Amino acid sequence: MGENFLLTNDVAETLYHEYAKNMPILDYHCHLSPQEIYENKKFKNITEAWLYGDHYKWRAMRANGIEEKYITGSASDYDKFMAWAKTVPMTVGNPLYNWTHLELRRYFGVEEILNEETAPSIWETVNELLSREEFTVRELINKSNVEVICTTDDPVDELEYHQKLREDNGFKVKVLPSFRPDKGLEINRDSFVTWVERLSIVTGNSINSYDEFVSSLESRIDFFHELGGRVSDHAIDVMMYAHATNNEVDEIFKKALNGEKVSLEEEKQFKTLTLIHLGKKYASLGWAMQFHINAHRNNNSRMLAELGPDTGYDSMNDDLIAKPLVQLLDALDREQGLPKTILYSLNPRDNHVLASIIGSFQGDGIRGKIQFGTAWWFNDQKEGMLEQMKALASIGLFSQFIGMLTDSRSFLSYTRHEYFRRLVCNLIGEWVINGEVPYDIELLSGIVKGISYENANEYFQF
Ligand SMILES: O=C(O)[C@@H](O)[C@H](O)[C@H](O)C(=O)CO
Repeated sequence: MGENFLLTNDVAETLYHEYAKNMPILDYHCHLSPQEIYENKKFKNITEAWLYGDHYKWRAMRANGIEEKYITGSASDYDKFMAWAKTVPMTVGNPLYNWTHLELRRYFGVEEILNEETAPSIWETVNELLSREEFTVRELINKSNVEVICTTDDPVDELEYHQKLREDNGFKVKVLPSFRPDKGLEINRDSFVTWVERLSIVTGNSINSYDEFVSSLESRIDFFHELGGRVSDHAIDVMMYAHATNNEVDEIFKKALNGEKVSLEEEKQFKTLTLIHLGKKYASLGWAMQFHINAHRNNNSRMLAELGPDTGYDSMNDDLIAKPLVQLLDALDREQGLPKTILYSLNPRDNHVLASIIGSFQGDGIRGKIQFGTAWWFNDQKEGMLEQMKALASIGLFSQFIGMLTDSRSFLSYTRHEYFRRLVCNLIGEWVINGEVPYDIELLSGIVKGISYENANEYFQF
């Protein structure tokens, strides 16, 4: 993992070291806590920074036979760190191995391999550094050359800390809310009615009809916009489409408000029309809309009951997505309401499907208006990233790609952008070495800078 880590030719080395490496980071999708940023949290140790919320590591530890006590349970932070150190050598081939050592090197200057033998000294070294003021979360963000962070926020969230951060002139990084209305779309969840009641409270609106529901959601989008929000995000685990009129969905909505479950067809109609209303609102404000499709969440019901969601028990789904996705995008486009859109599927089998679909809806003079989003979750590793980039390059325009995001809950994950940029530069370098692409350094450096930062900066207009 020296300076030319992942770079296998001199073109790649030039592109990375001279053009990609020092570009700022726009992290347009992550799960960091705005409160921890505002309060400028200082981690008490590397276990809190690394293991308190990272279900990627939790999955690896479970697969390595570590007892849950040492993962999310009652063990001491030191014992949890030792359990992780025991697991790391076993992650060879998984990006966790590279990310772990990139983070140790880039943030803490530790170049040793982490294992049970080196763990005690690394524990001491890293924790001493974390105790210093220059290792608070704001300093970790500044050290990573981050310009913008888009957190993931519920529409009913008061965005207290985003407001406080806007007023805090001591921190130059923009921390912006992303509108994640999943709980308002899941009409058959037991929590739906309570969520609608919360929406009514935060908007001050009575919500007794579908129209009132939609206008309340739109008022929250305006609120997010006032605080700099320019991105929405939807976990669309099952891509669905069913045409319906407002009157038809009004009846479905009122049925749900009365505590009744709606049919699958009615759920599809409600979700379809609501996404159309939201998409049109996003478009009117110049926002980008993200669809995270085909996740299979909370597979282990026993552990869901014990630990809750986002704890490492999810997987890829294998539903067919093309037809309903195209129907939804077309419905929005027909009404001139299709916003800038970023499409991700958790199943790489969909890579070429998405790379081809985006070409059906480009336009309005917006470069890369419709994006095939970067390799997501189980796919944000070398093979997954390369497969996504090759599919996009083969069918769409790689040059218009808005590139990487961390999608992380850890303040140490910004090295994923370095990992990604190295792969981008090496891929282009290989094309040059193979004679597929001219060694036009002006052209290629422009593409590298675009994918690393400039495309996203132009796309989002934060
Ligand atoms: O945004 C999502 O739903 C997923 O990214 C999910 O949060 C997952 O836990 C994750 O962070 C994958 O990187």
